[in-house]
Amino acid sequence: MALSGVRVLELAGLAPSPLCGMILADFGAQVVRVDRSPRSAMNTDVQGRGKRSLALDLKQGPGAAALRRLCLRADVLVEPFRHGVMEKLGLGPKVLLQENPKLIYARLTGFGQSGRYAKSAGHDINYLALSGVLSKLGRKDENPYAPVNLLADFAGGGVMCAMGIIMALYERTKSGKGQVVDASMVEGAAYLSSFLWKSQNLGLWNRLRGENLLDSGAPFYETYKTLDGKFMAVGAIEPQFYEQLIKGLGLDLDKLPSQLSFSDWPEMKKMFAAIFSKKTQAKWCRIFDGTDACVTPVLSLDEVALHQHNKERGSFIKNDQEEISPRPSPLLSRTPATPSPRRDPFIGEHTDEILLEFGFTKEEIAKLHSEKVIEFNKPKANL
Ligand SMILES: C[C@H](CCC[C@@H](C)[C@H]1CC[C@H]2[C@@H]3[C@H](O)C[C@@H]4C[C@H](O)CC[C@]4(C)[C@H]3C[C@H](O)[C@]12C)C(=O)SCCNC(=O)CCNC(=O)[C@H](O)C(C)(C)COP(=O)(O)OP(=O)(O)OC[C@H]1O[C@@H](n2cnc3c(N)ncnc32)[C@H](O)[C@@H]1OP(=O)(O)O
Repeated sequence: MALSGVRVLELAGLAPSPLCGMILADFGAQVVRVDRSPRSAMNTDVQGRGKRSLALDLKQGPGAAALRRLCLRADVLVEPFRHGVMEKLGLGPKVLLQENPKLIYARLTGFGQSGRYAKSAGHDINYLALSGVLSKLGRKDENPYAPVNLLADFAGGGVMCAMGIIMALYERTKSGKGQVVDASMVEGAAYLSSFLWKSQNLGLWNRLRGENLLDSGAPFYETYKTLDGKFMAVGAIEPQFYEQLIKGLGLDLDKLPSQLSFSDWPEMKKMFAAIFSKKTQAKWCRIFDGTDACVTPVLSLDEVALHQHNKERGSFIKNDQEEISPRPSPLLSRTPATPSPRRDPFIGEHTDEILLEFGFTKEEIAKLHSEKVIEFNKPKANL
């Protein structure tokens, strides 16, 4: 796999850093999640695929010292705390990079490592708000609306951070040096929205929120409810595709206002909505499948793996527990990701084997255990 041989230490975090670690693990990196004691912490990582867990108390001197030792043999450290937490533990980048100049020290935060908010708490919605993106999301005459926590946490956070790590790993093959990756979710989300910035001169966003081409203003870029309470997604932007949409809806193009007549959009939407409500989702699929009308069913998470197209590509996978999840993306032709089929690790499940692998002796491990710096948490055998 593309990242095999890369050793990653991921300090346990809420949502973005687990995704970052899972991407690296899916593509072959050996990812160790460093957890707090199972007695003091719940496992918040639902993206633990392919990772192993080491339970280590970083607040105790020997615990912080153990992490420093682990970092000597690691390629990447991912830390998800607000600025200053790692420094307070004596584990800041100055210390760790001095000890291992090849280390890639990735800091995945909301507000970044500097600026007045660097030490403030926050979540996806706050980062999205500060990036400017949130102001663009939402329907006409409604408050801005954050689409789950996908944009800042995952796209602008977890994925951008993984990209920064991979770029730093590539650069290290030339310089032999590590570096700090300062991944701010505000900036990640803003960067992700570059199209919004760069397309402003095209007049795409001149109107109020929810009245523009791609923000639910246009009748041909919208979702519509079907007879059976499901939905269809319509994305017929270009005139030749719009023409096919109109044909599929049973309308006559010559009798309709022009596609880009903004003032007619609200009425056109009502008309499209009334038509879509007359047939079931399956019927609409039969009408539009195989055309270029850019109309697709809105599938639930229960339905996606069963959809013929997704089945043909194997876009969803099952693990040992029969849980379905998306296959890692993108697909690399020679060295595709091979996601682990095993269940996610329990906190502390692999503590001893990881420490042994990183050069700790059995005696050192026993001492750390007796001092309650580390914890073992082997699942009981299922007899
Ligand atoms: C909208 C999202 C968040 C959604 C998350 C939800 C999906 C999940 C949240 C709760 C989960 C549920 C829950 O856990 C219960 C169940 C558990 C079960 O296993 C699964 C089902 C659950 C229902 C579970 C389900 C879901 O997983 C949940 C509902 C986001 O936006 S996430 C993005 C948040 N922002 C960031 O990550 C940016 C950077 N980080 C921060 O800004 C802060 O970390 C943050 C997030 C504001 C939290 O602040 P906090 O004060 O708590 O932490 P920090 O200041 O960073 O400091 C960390 C302290 O911890 C110490 N520490 C760390 N590691 C160790 C260690 N190994 N040993 C000892 N100590 C450690 C560290 O030293 C710091 O201590 P100090 O405070 O003393 O400095």
